[in-house]
Amino acid sequence: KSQSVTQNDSLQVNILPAGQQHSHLSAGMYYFRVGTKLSLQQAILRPPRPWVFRANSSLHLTDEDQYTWIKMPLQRANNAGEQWIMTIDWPLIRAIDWYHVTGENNQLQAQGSFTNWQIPPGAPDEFPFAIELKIESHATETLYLRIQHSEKALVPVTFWTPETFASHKLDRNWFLGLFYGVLLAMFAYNLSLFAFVQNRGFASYCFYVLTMAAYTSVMNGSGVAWLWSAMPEFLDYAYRITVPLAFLGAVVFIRDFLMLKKQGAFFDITSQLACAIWVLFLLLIPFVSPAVLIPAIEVFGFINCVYGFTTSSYLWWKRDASAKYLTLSWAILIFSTVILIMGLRDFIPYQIELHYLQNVGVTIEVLLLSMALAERINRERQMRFEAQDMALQMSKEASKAKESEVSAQERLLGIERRVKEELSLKVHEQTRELKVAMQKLQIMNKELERLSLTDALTGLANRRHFDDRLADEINRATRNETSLGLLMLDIDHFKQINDTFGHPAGDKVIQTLSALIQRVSGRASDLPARVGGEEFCLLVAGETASSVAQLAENLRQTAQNETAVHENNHINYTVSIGFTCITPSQIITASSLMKQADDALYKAKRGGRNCVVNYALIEAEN
Ligand SMILES: Nc1nc2c(ncn2[C@@H]2O[C@H](COP(=O)(O)OP(=O)(O)OP(=O)(O)O)[C@@H](O)[C@H]2O)c(=O)[nH]1
Repeated sequence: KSQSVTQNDSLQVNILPAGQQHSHLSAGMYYFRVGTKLSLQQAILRPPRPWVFRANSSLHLTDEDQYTWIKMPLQRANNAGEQWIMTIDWPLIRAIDWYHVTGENNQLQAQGSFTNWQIPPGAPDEFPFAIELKIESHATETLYLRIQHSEKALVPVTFWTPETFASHKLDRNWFLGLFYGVLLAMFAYNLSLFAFVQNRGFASYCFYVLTMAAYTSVMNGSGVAWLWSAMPEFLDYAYRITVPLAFLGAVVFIRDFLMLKKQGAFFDITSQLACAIWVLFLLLIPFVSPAVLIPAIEVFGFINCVYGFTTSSYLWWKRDASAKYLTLSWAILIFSTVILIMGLRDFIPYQIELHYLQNVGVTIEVLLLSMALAERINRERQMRFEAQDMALQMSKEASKAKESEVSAQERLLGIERRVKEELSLKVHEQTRELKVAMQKLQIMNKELERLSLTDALTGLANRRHFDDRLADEINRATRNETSLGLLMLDIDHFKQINDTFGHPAGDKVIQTLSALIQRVSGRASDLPARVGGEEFCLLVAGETASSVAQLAENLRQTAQNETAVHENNHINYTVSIGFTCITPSQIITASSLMKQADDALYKAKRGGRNCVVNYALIEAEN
């Protein structure tokens, strides 16, 4: 905007133009600072410090002096109206006393004051601070302001005609209504999401939105206008409270939203440190003067912005989708805030719209972040679904594998069972076969034993068997003290029989004699045996010597009277018999007993055959 500056005693005069929506100071203002509360006259005539000229619409008050006097020479353009409304668009001013003076004598035209943020009843606006001016003449008139600031004061000045101011108020109220409507909607929406989803991100978002709402309502004046004009104690500290709070909200939200806890120790610790520092600033408010605390807050706020922005950009670079949204939304907010500060600090021409730019930045940020949060939750949910799907798939495959394993096991068990059955069947069969074989073997063994003990031709006991039994019988007779008789028989001239009738006929004679011995002896206890070719023995237990002699004689006579029949040949034969008997008291070996019988037989042969000889006779002879 190019506005002319009128020279009047080298005084810089601001022209109030015609036909404009609103205007700012075209020339600038004069000011001085002072520790004591001077009156208007004192300020006009003898200022303790010289007036300093500042060629700008906005004055930035930074030092500790309690009062600042401002002088604004004003002149109405030719076709401009008389009625004007001047606004100072900065709510952090505790009190303003204003004086409208005209003419050479500094005649007081009008005056008013705002004390302790209170908006007087007749003021043209409920927002701080609007002053109604009536510029009657076209000569230079002067507006004096005595300002008592609180924490951080700027004096951005704007002039309005009554009509433009009315529409500005309407626009502003719409804008702020919309702004807080969006904030409230986002707050309520995310709070309900937090209630349902229980995700921390939503809660920290809500906290952040609340702190942003508090900060903006302090800075745009709506707080004073609508909420806390009755709380001057709070307004004394509003900037120092809401700025660290808003940064704390931002850091808490970033920490949760970007999950800095999981992004490594550096991010975890630095974000926690940032939170701690902001809490520390809040705790220091009662103890540290604003002249020290506010610059510290602003420096750390700048560091925090750089930190948050680089962290977010870095994570975006590392392909974190949430970080992308955060970086963009923070970029918008930081950009709008930087523009506002530049306007207030004179780097760019001051415009009242700059105030709203920051609110627009906040709105976009809040909307973007809410979307990002929803997107992140959705992304996480999708990931959870995918993970669940995968888990389901895996559990299906696992159960399939389990099933096949079970069926394989069952098959294996079946095979094992069959094998076992077959095996036990085979074992059973083999056992049975074995038993049969064993039985056969036993039978065979018995037969073999019998055969080994029996003479094949006659069926009588053979020599071996007879020898075994003879020893036993001697022992028994000795033990039982019974008598035992032994007969020895031999066919007479058997060679001749063989020679005459043939060998088989000889065999027949042997068989016939065998049968005869069995028949005649006839007692189970007797043991007949074939002990040589044509030689037989007969053991008789428990008989007297005379009974044995009688038996021998019976045998001899029967043989003599009998014939053996072979192929129509009736063969006569005789036997010689020697016998011996032992009494119970006698102790004798088997061989001696046999010898005795043999000796007796020998004697019978020698005595002419077909006779019986008792060994006792031989003994008696000796
Ligand atoms: N047929 C037949 N002959 C046999 C058997 N064992 C032995 N001999 C025969 O029996 C005869 C026995 O003859 P010797 O011992 O000499 O006596 P002997 O002719 O009987 O005359 P003495 O005994 O003196 O009366 C031999 O010729 C043998 O060959 C046999 O099992 N069967």
